[in-house]
Amino acid sequence: MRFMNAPVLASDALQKVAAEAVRRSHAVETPSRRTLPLRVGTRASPLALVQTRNFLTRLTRFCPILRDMGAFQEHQISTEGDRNLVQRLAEIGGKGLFAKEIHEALLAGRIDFAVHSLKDLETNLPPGLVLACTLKREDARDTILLRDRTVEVDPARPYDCLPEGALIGCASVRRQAQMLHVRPDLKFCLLRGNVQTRLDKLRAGACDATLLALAGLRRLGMEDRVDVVLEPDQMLPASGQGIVGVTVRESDAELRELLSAIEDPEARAVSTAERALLAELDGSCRTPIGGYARIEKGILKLTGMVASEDGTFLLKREIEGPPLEAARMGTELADELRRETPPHIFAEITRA
Ligand SMILES: NCc1[nH]cc(CCC(=O)O)c1CC(=O)O
Repeated sequence: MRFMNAPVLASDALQKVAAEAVRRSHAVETPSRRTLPLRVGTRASPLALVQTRNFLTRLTRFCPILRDMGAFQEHQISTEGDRNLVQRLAEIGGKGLFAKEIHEALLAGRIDFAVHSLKDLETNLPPGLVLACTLKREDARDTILLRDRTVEVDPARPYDCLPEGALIGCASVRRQAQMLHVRPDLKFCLLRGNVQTRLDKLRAGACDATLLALAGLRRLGMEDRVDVVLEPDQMLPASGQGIVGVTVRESDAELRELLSAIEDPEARAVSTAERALLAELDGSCRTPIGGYARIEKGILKLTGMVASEDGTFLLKREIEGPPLEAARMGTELADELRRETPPHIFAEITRA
């Protein structure tokens, strides 16, 4: 792709980047001449914008000349997931909704790459797109934010701080199921919108507490709003939570090369395991499913969870092995969870 009035230097800059990328890895694709700016697609929420800018910073640290040239153009894209704040994601069609318009822009060549929260990115990407890069994971844990911040919290029994019958504002069936499993008395109402909107609603009394990912709050500089951080054994995170991923066209060898040079291998391994698990169980977010992997002393440990929405059924299993076998482990663990889950649970949760 070349435009008449695009800067001539531009293609040279990218060639340098790609050459560096090639040196660091072992791929041998010769970079084609192309023009800048590189157009990066992102959602327009404050969190998405912070993540996108952090990513561009990471990229320009790898290749400073890109920054000097003003090599990026940000394209903010509004998605169905941003517009429809009334219904639960599960009801309006799941994860794909945060990315459909962005995928279309990428496939049509209106943007060159796109930055996503991996948690919101469906496991089956449209043909022609690939996940080219996974960035270092921010904290994967979930948190509780209370309306009444004066109550005592015992970290070992984090749910005890909620009063009998408390109303939890929460749009995630995964979080709801895990809380109900421990505290069947809790009530749930829908609380959607971006982080700031949810916090405003909480303060206004729409509910007694809400749950949010620590990663997002930290990136937004709002970590001090957190009352309780939940350990993964108290609230298993969602697949990909805390990881930012970058999609590109499969055919764009040059950008894929560049992006793979800056990816975090550990984030790649854990997200591969978590996403393989999710893909095998159910790609939508209609099902309460959790998946969380970490690498300890070179061994990848993956925990998976399936539950019923009301929390009466909740099953967790673990698998461990070499990080190179992340995908196989995800699939295997999913098969095990499925085998041990009463069929009516899946029948229930896959009904439209
Ligand atoms: N579904 C919205 C969403 N997508 C990613 C994050 C948080 C950041 C992350 O997980 O990387 C959030 C908000 C939340 O769940 O609190």
